[in-house]
Amino acid sequence: MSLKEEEVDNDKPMTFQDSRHQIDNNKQPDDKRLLHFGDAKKDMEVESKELVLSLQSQLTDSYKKMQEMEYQSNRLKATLREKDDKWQKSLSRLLKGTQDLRWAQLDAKEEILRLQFDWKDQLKNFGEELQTLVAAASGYHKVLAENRQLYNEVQDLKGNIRVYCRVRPFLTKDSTKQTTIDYIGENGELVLANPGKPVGKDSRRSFTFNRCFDTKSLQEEVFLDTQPLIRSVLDGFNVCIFAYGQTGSGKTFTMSGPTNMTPTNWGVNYRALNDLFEITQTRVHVFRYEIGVQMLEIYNEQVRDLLVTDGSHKKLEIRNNSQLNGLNVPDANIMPVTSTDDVLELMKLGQKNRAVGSTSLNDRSSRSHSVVTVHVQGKDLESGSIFRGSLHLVDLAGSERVDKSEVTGDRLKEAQHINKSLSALGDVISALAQKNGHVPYRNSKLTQLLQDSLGGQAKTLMFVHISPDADSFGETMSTLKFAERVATVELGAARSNKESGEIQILKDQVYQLKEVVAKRDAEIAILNNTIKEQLEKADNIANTEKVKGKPTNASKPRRRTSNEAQAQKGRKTTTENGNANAEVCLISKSSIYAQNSRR
Ligand SMILES: Nc1ncnc2c1ncn2[C@@H]1O[C@H](COP(=O)(O)OP(=O)(O)OP(=O)(O)O)[C@@H](O)[C@H]1O
Repeated sequence: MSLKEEEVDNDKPMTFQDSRHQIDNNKQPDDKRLLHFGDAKKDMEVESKELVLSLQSQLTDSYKKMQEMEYQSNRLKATLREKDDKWQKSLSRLLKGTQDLRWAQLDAKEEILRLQFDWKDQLKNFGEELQTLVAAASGYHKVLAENRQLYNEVQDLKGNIRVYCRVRPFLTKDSTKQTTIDYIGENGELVLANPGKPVGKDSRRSFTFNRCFDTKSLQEEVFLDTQPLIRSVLDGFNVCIFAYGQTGSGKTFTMSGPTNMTPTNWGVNYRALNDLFEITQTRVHVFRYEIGVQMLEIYNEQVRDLLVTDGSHKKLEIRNNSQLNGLNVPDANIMPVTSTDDVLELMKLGQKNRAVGSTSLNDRSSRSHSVVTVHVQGKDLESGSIFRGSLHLVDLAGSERVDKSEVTGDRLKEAQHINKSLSALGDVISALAQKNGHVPYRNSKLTQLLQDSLGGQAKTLMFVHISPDADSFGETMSTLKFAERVATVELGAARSNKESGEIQILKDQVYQLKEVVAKRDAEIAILNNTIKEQLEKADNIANTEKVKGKPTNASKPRRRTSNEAQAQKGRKTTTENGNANAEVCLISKSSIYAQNSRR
């Protein structure tokens, strides 16, 4: 190290080697050495002291540092210990939690097992109870069905008009509306709620009919309940099913089906005919049946044939059918049908004819009554007995009372006719319900047409249709009240139009004899006229001779010849049998069924 460097480093504490080095460097000749030895020694001592001091200071610093470090280390240890404690604690808590969880899991498992066991037990009991209930329910339904059958038999015996009520579901456009139907029971109970009076005496009104179909009832269900009635047509009974209710309440839906028809939503008309065809097939070896269909419309009090193919609008007359083989409207076409396809074709033709003169079919259907009549003639192949049954399927015009001030022109006329015919129906029902001697059938074409079904020995069923809509409450109430009145009407026990083979043969002979007699009567009438003319001629000649003064044979009182006497007698017979010609007419009409069937 250079001196300069040494000087620069003076501040640094001198090490032992530095001092040795200095000593070595300071080595001088002996005399000088001795001289300076003491100084050097002193210096060295100073240096040593300084060195010691410096070392001591370093030592003190180191010690301090060491203490500092020890302190830091202790603090670190303490923190670590603290953390360790905390960790230990959370670990033990975690362990405890896990342990608890495990216990809870075990408990839960045990509980689940116990519950499973209990459930199994309960399920078993429930199953057993359910089986008992199912058995009871099937018994209940059986009893219910038996009750209904018995009730129907009683009805048959009493001859009450049966009334089935059907509630139309809300249409999609008004599905959020409030309903007026509070309750529908299994035994035909229906409770109507008054939306204007939610509480109080008049808030509810209950009705009971033979059956009530709720909004979910299917076409098939509705038909099944009607089927036995319809089938009795094949045994020679007259059956009438009519659909009553305000416009849009579902009459056409029940009787025919919706517009987009498929076999699943076919109405009563199609199902009835289909069923009749099926049964005739199963009885083919025992009976021979002929089925014919008429389709009529009563519009503005005029009866129209809906099965015309030439577009004619002939006005038809309704007759008393006692001598017309069950034909109320003998001039209307009767189309023979043997299959459902035939029926579908006819219905299409009928609908097409019904739509004539109307802007929309639905308009027209609301404003006219349509009547599909199924005529069935059966022959018992063994005994030769003949049955004649007819089934009227009537879709009435909407029953709402139209306020006359609201409509004018054609609509007013239509409304008046609908009101007239429906109130005539109401009057007939009232007269029948009160067992009046006089029943005013002749007040409308509708009641005239249904006379046999309403007053004869027919089986009659009315489907009363209602809408659940709160806006229709008034109409619904009056419809149900009308239906309630209809249900009280007793028609007397239904009777089959069955004639034994012998009676039928005798009747045929009587018809033939009557025809012969009628022919003879006509011939005699002609003869009488001829004789009368000749007698008058002879009298004239005699008178002329008398005037001339010649006595003639003619002036003497003349004895009548046997021919003249016969002619006179013939004249009398014709007068006595005043209706003879009319009878000829009726008798020839009696074969119209056969003629039409052949057509
Ligand atoms: N039970 C039902 N289920 C489903 N839709 C129905 C039901 N009854 C009626 N409808 C529907 O309600 C609407 C009105 O029914 P429908 O035409 O049968 O009434 P209506 O009483 O015959 O009317 P109108 O007096 O005008 O002839 C139709 O769209 C029909 O499809």
